[in-house]
Amino acid sequence: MRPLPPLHPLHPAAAAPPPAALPAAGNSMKNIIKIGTRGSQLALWQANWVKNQIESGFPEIQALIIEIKTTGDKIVDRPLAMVGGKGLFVKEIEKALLDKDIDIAVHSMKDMPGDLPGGLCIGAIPVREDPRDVLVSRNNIPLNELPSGAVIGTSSLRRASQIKYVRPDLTIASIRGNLGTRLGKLDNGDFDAIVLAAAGIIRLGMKERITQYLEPDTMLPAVGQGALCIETRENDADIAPILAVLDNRDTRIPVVAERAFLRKLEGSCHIPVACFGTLKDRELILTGLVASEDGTQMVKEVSRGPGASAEAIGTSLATTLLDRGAAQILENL
Ligand SMILES: NCc1[nH]cc(CCC(=O)O)c1CC(=O)O
Repeated sequence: MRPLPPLHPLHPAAAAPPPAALPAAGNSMKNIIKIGTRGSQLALWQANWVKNQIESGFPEIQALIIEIKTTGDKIVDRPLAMVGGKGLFVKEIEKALLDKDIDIAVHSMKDMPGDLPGGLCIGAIPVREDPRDVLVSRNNIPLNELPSGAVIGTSSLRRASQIKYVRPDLTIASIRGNLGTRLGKLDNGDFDAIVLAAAGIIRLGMKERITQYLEPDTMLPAVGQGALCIETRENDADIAPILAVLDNRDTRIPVVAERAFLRKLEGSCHIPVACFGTLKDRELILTGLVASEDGTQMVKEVSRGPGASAEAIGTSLATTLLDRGAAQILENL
Protein backbone atom coordinates (compact mmCIF):
# COMPACT_ATOMS: atom_id res chain seq x y z
CA MET A 1 0.00 0.00 0.00
CA ARG A 2 1.30 3.49 -0.84
CA PRO A 3 1.33 5.95 2.11
CA LEU A 4 -1.60 8.35 1.80
CA PRO A 5 -0.90 12.09 1.39
CA PRO A 6 -1.77 14.15 4.51
CA LEU A 7 -5.38 15.33 4.62
CA HIS A 8 -6.16 18.96 3.87
CA PRO A 9 -6.62 20.67 7.29
CA LEU A 10 -10.23 21.49 6.39
CA HIS A 11 -11.12 17.86 5.60
CA PRO A 12 -13.62 16.58 8.22
CA ALA A 13 -11.48 13.55 9.02
CA ALA A 14 -8.40 15.67 9.67
CA ALA A 15 -9.75 16.70 13.04
CA ALA A 16 -10.55 13.15 14.14
CA PRO A 17 -8.38 11.69 16.92
CA PRO A 18 -5.86 9.05 15.83
CA PRO A 19 -7.10 5.43 16.08
CA ALA A 20 -6.61 3.97 19.56
CA ALA A 21 -4.43 1.12 18.30
CA LEU A 22 -2.77 0.43 15.00
CA PRO A 23 -3.70 -2.88 13.33
CA ALA A 24 -1.36 -5.77 14.16
CA ALA A 25 1.83 -5.17 12.23
CA GLY A 26 2.02 -8.76 10.92
CA ASN A 27 -1.28 -8.60 9.08
CA SER A 28 -1.55 -4.99 8.05
CA MET A 29 0.24 -5.49 4.74
CA LYS A 30 -1.32 -8.83 3.79
CA ASN A 31 -3.50 -9.36 0.76
CA ILE A 32 -6.87 -10.75 1.74
CA ILE A 33 -8.66 -13.55 -0.11
CA LYS A 34 -12.26 -14.19 0.92
CA ILE A 35 -13.42 -17.81 0.95
CA GLY A 36 -17.18 -18.43 0.87
CA THR A 37 -18.63 -21.60 2.36
CA ARG A 38 -21.72 -23.11 3.89
CA GLY A 39 -21.75 -23.14 7.66
CA SER A 40 -21.99 -26.89 8.30
CA GLN A 41 -19.19 -28.49 10.28
CA LEU A 42 -17.96 -30.37 7.20
CA ALA A 43 -18.14 -27.31 4.94
CA LEU A 44 -16.16 -25.27 7.48
CA TRP A 45 -13.58 -28.05 7.78
CA GLN A 46 -13.17 -28.02 4.00
CA ALA A 47 -12.93 -24.22 3.79
CA ASN A 48 -10.33 -24.19 6.57
CA TRP A 49 -8.32 -26.85 4.78
CA VAL A 50 -8.26 -24.64 1.67
CA LYS A 51 -7.39 -21.59 3.81
CA ASN A 52 -4.40 -23.46 5.28
CA GLN A 53 -3.22 -24.64 1.86
CA ILE A 54 -3.33 -21.08 0.50
CA GLU A 55 -1.69 -19.46 3.52
CA SER A 56 1.13 -21.98 3.65
CA GLY A 57 1.81 -21.57 -0.08
CA PHE A 58 1.55 -17.76 0.01
CA PRO A 59 2.72 -16.25 3.32
CA GLU A 60 1.74 -12.77 2.08
CA ILE A 61 -1.92 -13.81 1.75
CA GLN A 62 -4.48 -13.97 4.53
CA ALA A 63 -7.60 -16.05 3.84
CA LEU A 64 -10.87 -15.02 5.49
CA ILE A 65 -13.74 -17.48 5.78
CA ILE A 66 -17.22 -16.11 5.08
CA GLU A 67 -20.18 -18.33 6.04
CA ILE A 68 -23.21 -18.24 3.76
CA LYS A 69 -26.58 -19.86 4.48
CA THR A 70 -28.04 -21.73 1.48
CA THR A 71 -31.54 -22.95 0.64
CA GLY A 72 -30.29 -26.52 1.09
CA ASP A 73 -29.38 -25.69 4.68
CA LYS A 74 -32.81 -24.20 5.37
CA ILE A 75 -34.83 -27.15 4.03
CA VAL A 76 -34.07 -30.02 6.37
CA ASP A 77 -37.28 -32.03 6.42
CA ARG A 78 -37.59 -33.35 2.84
CA PRO A 79 -35.31 -35.26 0.49
CA LEU A 80 -33.56 -32.69 -1.66
CA ALA A 81 -34.52 -34.54 -4.86
CA MET A 82 -38.12 -33.47 -4.10
CA VAL A 83 -37.39 -29.78 -3.81
CA GLY A 84 -34.92 -29.17 -6.62
CA GLY A 85 -31.96 -31.40 -5.90
CA LYS A 86 -28.43 -30.30 -6.59
CA GLY A 87 -27.70 -26.63 -6.73
CA LEU A 88 -29.60 -25.82 -3.56
CA PHE A 89 -26.33 -25.80 -1.63
CA VAL A 90 -24.53 -23.54 -4.08
CA LYS A 91 -26.85 -20.83 -5.49
CA GLU A 92 -26.46 -18.22 -2.75
CA ILE A 93 -22.71 -18.80 -2.66
CA GLU A 94 -22.46 -18.30 -6.42
CA LYS A 95 -24.34 -15.02 -6.09
CA ALA A 96 -21.74 -13.87 -3.53
CA LEU A 97 -18.99 -14.75 -6.03
CA LEU A 98 -20.65 -12.81 -8.83
CA ASP A 99 -21.27 -9.85 -6.47
CA LYS A 100 -17.57 -9.99 -5.45
CA ASP A 101 -18.49 -10.44 -1.79
CA ILE A 102 -16.15 -13.45 -1.86
CA ASP A 103 -13.23 -14.42 -4.14
CA ILE A 104 -13.47 -18.19 -4.11
CA ALA A 105 -16.03 -20.71 -2.91
CA VAL A 106 -15.31 -24.15 -1.48
CA HIS A 107 -17.96 -26.77 -2.20
CA SER A 108 -18.26 -30.53 -2.08
CA MET A 109 -17.90 -31.45 -5.75
CA LYS A 110 -20.81 -33.85 -5.32
CA ASP A 111 -23.16 -30.94 -4.64
CA MET A 112 -22.28 -29.13 -7.89
CA PRO A 113 -24.68 -29.15 -10.84
CA GLY A 114 -23.16 -30.04 -14.22
CA ASP A 115 -23.36 -26.49 -15.54
CA LEU A 116 -22.14 -23.41 -13.69
CA PRO A 117 -23.68 -19.97 -14.11
CA GLY A 118 -22.12 -17.65 -16.70
CA GLY A 119 -19.02 -15.87 -15.43
CA LEU A 120 -18.03 -18.62 -12.96
CA CYS A 121 -15.72 -21.60 -13.38
CA ILE A 122 -14.06 -24.40 -11.46
CA GLY A 123 -10.70 -22.88 -10.59
CA ALA A 124 -9.18 -25.94 -8.92
CA ILE A 125 -9.97 -29.52 -7.96
CA PRO A 126 -7.85 -30.48 -4.94
CA VAL A 127 -6.72 -34.00 -4.08
CA ARG A 128 -9.60 -36.40 -3.55
CA GLU A 129 -10.45 -37.99 -0.20
CA ASP A 130 -11.68 -41.62 -0.16
CA PRO A 131 -14.48 -41.63 -2.79
CA ARG A 132 -16.35 -44.67 -1.41
CA ASP A 133 -19.63 -44.86 0.44
CA VAL A 134 -19.66 -46.55 3.82
CA LEU A 135 -22.18 -48.37 5.97
CA VAL A 136 -22.49 -47.35 9.60
CA SER A 137 -24.69 -49.82 11.46
CA ARG A 138 -25.77 -50.43 15.00
CA ASN A 139 -23.70 -53.28 16.49
CA ASN A 140 -21.37 -53.05 13.46
CA ILE A 141 -23.30 -55.56 11.35
CA PRO A 142 -22.11 -55.55 7.71
CA LEU A 143 -24.54 -55.23 4.78
CA ASN A 144 -24.74 -58.94 3.94
CA GLU A 145 -25.50 -59.91 7.56
CA LEU A 146 -28.25 -57.39 8.29
CA PRO A 147 -31.53 -59.22 9.03
CA SER A 148 -34.31 -59.12 6.47
CA GLY A 149 -36.45 -56.00 6.93
CA ALA A 150 -33.65 -54.02 8.59
CA VAL A 151 -34.16 -50.27 8.08
CA ILE A 152 -31.44 -48.45 6.11
CA GLY A 153 -31.38 -44.67 6.30
CA THR A 154 -30.57 -42.81 3.09
CA SER A 155 -32.29 -40.14 1.01
CA SER A 156 -30.09 -40.76 -1.99
CA LEU A 157 -31.79 -42.48 -4.93
CA ARG A 158 -28.37 -43.69 -6.02
CA ARG A 159 -27.66 -45.37 -2.69
CA ALA A 160 -31.19 -46.72 -2.28
CA SER A 161 -31.29 -48.39 -5.70
CA GLN A 162 -27.88 -50.00 -5.31
CA ILE A 163 -28.73 -51.31 -1.82
CA LYS A 164 -32.01 -52.74 -3.15
CA TYR A 165 -30.19 -54.38 -6.05
CA VAL A 166 -28.07 -56.51 -3.69
CA ARG A 167 -30.51 -56.67 -0.72
CA PRO A 168 -34.09 -56.31 -2.00
CA ASP A 169 -35.29 -57.57 1.42
CA LEU A 170 -34.09 -54.47 3.30
CA THR A 171 -36.26 -51.40 3.96
CA ILE A 172 -35.05 -47.98 2.83
CA ALA A 173 -36.12 -44.94 4.85
CA SER A 174 -35.40 -41.26 4.25
CA ILE A 175 -32.90 -39.44 6.46
CA ARG A 176 -31.71 -35.81 6.26
CA GLY A 177 -29.47 -33.52 8.24
CA ASN A 178 -25.75 -33.12 8.64
CA LEU A 179 -23.40 -35.91 9.59
CA GLY A 180 -23.81 -35.50 13.35
CA THR A 181 -27.61 -35.45 13.07
CA ARG A 182 -27.62 -38.61 10.97
CA LEU A 183 -25.32 -40.52 13.30
CA GLY A 184 -27.53 -39.39 16.20
CA LYS A 185 -30.63 -40.79 14.47
CA LEU A 186 -28.83 -44.12 13.99
CA ASP A 187 -27.78 -44.21 17.64
CA ASN A 188 -31.36 -43.37 18.74
CA GLY A 189 -32.59 -46.52 17.07
CA ASP A 190 -34.45 -44.80 14.21
CA PHE A 191 -32.42 -46.92 11.76
CA ASP A 192 -30.47 -50.17 11.79
CA ALA A 193 -27.83 -48.74 9.46
CA ILE A 194 -27.11 -45.64 7.40
CA VAL A 195 -25.06 -45.07 4.26
CA LEU A 196 -22.71 -42.07 4.14
CA ALA A 197 -19.78 -40.83 2.12
CA ALA A 198 -16.46 -41.96 3.60
CA ALA A 199 -15.00 -38.52 2.85
CA GLY A 200 -17.22 -36.61 5.28
CA ILE A 201 -16.71 -39.03 8.18
CA ILE A 202 -12.95 -39.18 7.62
CA ARG A 203 -12.58 -35.39 7.35
CA LEU A 204 -14.45 -34.88 10.61
CA GLY A 205 -12.29 -37.44 12.39
CA MET A 206 -15.01 -40.06 12.92
CA LYS A 207 -13.44 -42.88 10.92
CA GLU A 208 -13.88 -45.30 13.80
CA ARG A 209 -17.68 -45.13 13.30
CA ILE A 210 -17.38 -46.84 9.90
CA THR A 211 -18.72 -50.41 9.90
CA GLN A 212 -17.92 -51.28 6.29
CA TYR A 213 -16.47 -49.62 3.23
CA LEU A 214 -18.75 -50.33 0.27
CA GLU A 215 -16.60 -51.02 -2.77
CA PRO A 216 -17.48 -49.31 -6.07
CA ASP A 217 -18.51 -52.64 -7.63
CA THR A 218 -21.51 -52.81 -5.27
CA MET A 219 -21.97 -49.10 -4.48
CA LEU A 220 -20.74 -46.91 -7.33
CA PRO A 221 -20.01 -43.43 -5.90
CA ALA A 222 -21.73 -40.21 -6.92
CA VAL A 223 -20.15 -37.94 -9.50
CA GLY A 224 -17.38 -36.00 -7.74
CA GLN A 225 -17.77 -37.78 -4.39
CA GLY A 226 -14.85 -37.18 -2.06
CA ALA A 227 -13.53 -34.27 -4.13
CA LEU A 228 -13.73 -30.55 -3.43
CA CYS A 229 -14.64 -27.87 -5.94
CA ILE A 230 -12.98 -24.47 -5.75
CA GLU A 231 -15.27 -22.20 -7.69
CA THR A 232 -14.24 -18.72 -8.79
CA ARG A 233 -14.88 -15.97 -11.34
CA GLU A 234 -13.68 -16.55 -14.89
CA ASN A 235 -10.61 -14.59 -15.94
CA ASP A 236 -9.68 -13.42 -12.44
CA ALA A 237 -5.94 -12.98 -12.95
CA ASP A 238 -5.22 -12.35 -9.24
CA ILE A 239 -6.86 -15.57 -8.11
CA ALA A 240 -5.75 -18.01 -10.83
CA PRO A 241 -2.12 -18.44 -9.66
CA ILE A 242 -3.29 -19.05 -6.08
CA LEU A 243 -5.67 -21.78 -7.19
CA ALA A 244 -3.01 -23.47 -9.30
CA VAL A 245 -1.30 -24.74 -6.12
CA LEU A 246 -4.53 -26.42 -4.98
CA ASP A 247 -5.24 -28.30 -8.20
CA ASN A 248 -4.52 -32.04 -8.35
CA ARG A 249 -4.29 -33.57 -11.83
CA ASP A 250 -4.98 -37.15 -10.70
CA THR A 251 -8.25 -35.94 -9.21
CA ARG A 252 -9.17 -33.44 -11.91
CA ILE A 253 -9.05 -35.92 -14.80
CA PRO A 254 -11.50 -38.47 -13.34
CA VAL A 255 -13.75 -35.73 -11.99
CA VAL A 256 -13.87 -33.94 -15.36
CA ALA A 257 -14.98 -37.23 -16.95
CA GLU A 258 -17.57 -37.90 -14.24
CA ARG A 259 -19.01 -34.42 -14.67
CA ALA A 260 -19.20 -34.74 -18.47
CA PHE A 261 -21.19 -37.95 -17.84
CA LEU A 262 -23.45 -36.06 -15.43
CA ARG A 263 -24.10 -33.22 -17.91
CA LYS A 264 -25.13 -35.66 -20.62
CA LEU A 265 -27.71 -37.26 -18.27
CA GLU A 266 -28.68 -34.26 -16.21
CA GLY A 267 -31.89 -33.41 -18.05
CA SER A 268 -33.07 -36.65 -16.52
CA CYS A 269 -32.57 -35.86 -12.85
CA HIS A 270 -34.52 -37.64 -10.12
CA ILE A 271 -33.17 -41.00 -11.23
CA PRO A 272 -30.31 -42.93 -9.69
CA VAL A 273 -27.08 -42.02 -11.49
CA ALA A 274 -23.52 -42.86 -10.46
CA CYS A 275 -20.15 -42.43 -12.10
CA PHE A 276 -16.64 -43.00 -10.84
CA GLY A 277 -13.26 -42.76 -12.54
CA THR A 278 -9.71 -43.76 -11.63
CA LEU A 279 -6.37 -43.21 -13.32
CA LYS A 280 -3.98 -46.12 -13.84
CA ASP A 281 -0.72 -45.33 -15.66
CA ARG A 282 -2.32 -42.28 -17.30
CA GLU A 283 -5.27 -44.35 -18.50
CA LEU A 284 -8.69 -43.28 -17.29
CA ILE A 285 -11.06 -46.08 -16.28
CA LEU A 286 -14.59 -44.74 -15.97
CA THR A 287 -17.63 -46.67 -14.73
CA GLY A 288 -21.14 -45.28 -15.12
CA LEU A 289 -24.51 -46.48 -13.89
CA VAL A 290 -28.18 -45.63 -14.36
CA ALA A 291 -30.79 -47.59 -12.40
CA SER A 292 -34.49 -47.61 -11.73
CA GLU A 293 -35.45 -46.33 -8.30
CA ASP A 294 -36.53 -49.75 -7.05
CA GLY A 295 -33.17 -51.25 -8.02
CA THR A 296 -34.71 -53.87 -10.30
CA GLN A 297 -33.22 -52.42 -13.49
CA MET A 298 -29.61 -51.37 -13.70
CA VAL A 299 -27.40 -50.44 -16.63
CA LYS A 300 -23.69 -50.24 -15.93
CA GLU A 301 -20.77 -49.88 -18.34
CA VAL A 302 -17.03 -49.26 -18.16
CA SER A 303 -15.07 -47.11 -20.59
CA ARG A 304 -11.30 -46.58 -20.82
CA GLY A 305 -9.05 -44.15 -22.61
CA PRO A 306 -6.31 -41.54 -22.28
CA GLY A 307 -6.70 -39.04 -19.46
CA ALA A 308 -6.40 -36.24 -22.01
CA SER A 309 -9.78 -37.34 -23.44
CA ALA A 310 -11.58 -37.32 -20.08
CA GLU A 311 -14.45 -35.11 -21.21
CA ALA A 312 -15.16 -37.15 -24.37
CA ILE A 313 -14.94 -40.44 -22.46
CA GLY A 314 -17.53 -39.21 -19.95
CA THR A 315 -19.92 -38.02 -22.63
CA SER A 316 -19.63 -41.18 -24.72
CA LEU A 317 -20.08 -43.42 -21.66
CA ALA A 318 -23.38 -41.65 -20.96
CA THR A 319 -24.45 -42.15 -24.59
CA THR A 320 -23.54 -45.84 -24.37
CA LEU A 321 -25.68 -46.21 -21.24
CA LEU A 322 -28.63 -44.47 -22.93
CA ASP A 323 -28.30 -46.84 -25.91
CA ARG A 324 -28.11 -49.93 -23.70
CA GLY A 325 -31.22 -49.40 -21.62
CA ALA A 326 -30.86 -46.21 -19.61
CA ALA A 327 -33.14 -44.36 -22.05
CA GLN A 328 -35.79 -47.02 -21.41
CA ILE A 329 -35.47 -46.63 -17.63
CA LEU A 330 -35.98 -42.89 -18.11
CA GLU A 331 -39.08 -43.42 -20.29
CA ASN A 332 -40.71 -45.61 -17.66
CA LEU A 333 -40.55 -42.96 -14.96
N1 LIG B 1 -25.12 -35.34 0.10
C1 LIG B 1 -24.49 -34.35 0.92
C2 LIG B 1 -23.01 -34.43 0.90
N2 LIG B 1 -22.30 -33.70 0.03
C3 LIG B 1 -20.97 -33.97 0.24
C4 LIG B 1 -20.87 -34.86 1.28
C5 LIG B 1 -19.58 -35.31 1.85
C6 LIG B 1 -18.84 -36.29 1.02
C7 LIG B 1 -18.23 -35.77 -0.24
O1 LIG B 1 -17.54 -34.74 -0.22
O2 LIG B 1 -18.38 -36.44 -1.24
C8 LIG B 1 -22.16 -35.18 1.72
C9 LIG B 1 -22.53 -36.09 2.82
C10 LIG B 1 -22.74 -37.53 2.40
O3 LIG B 1 -23.09 -37.81 1.25
O4 LIG B 1 -22.57 -38.43 3.26
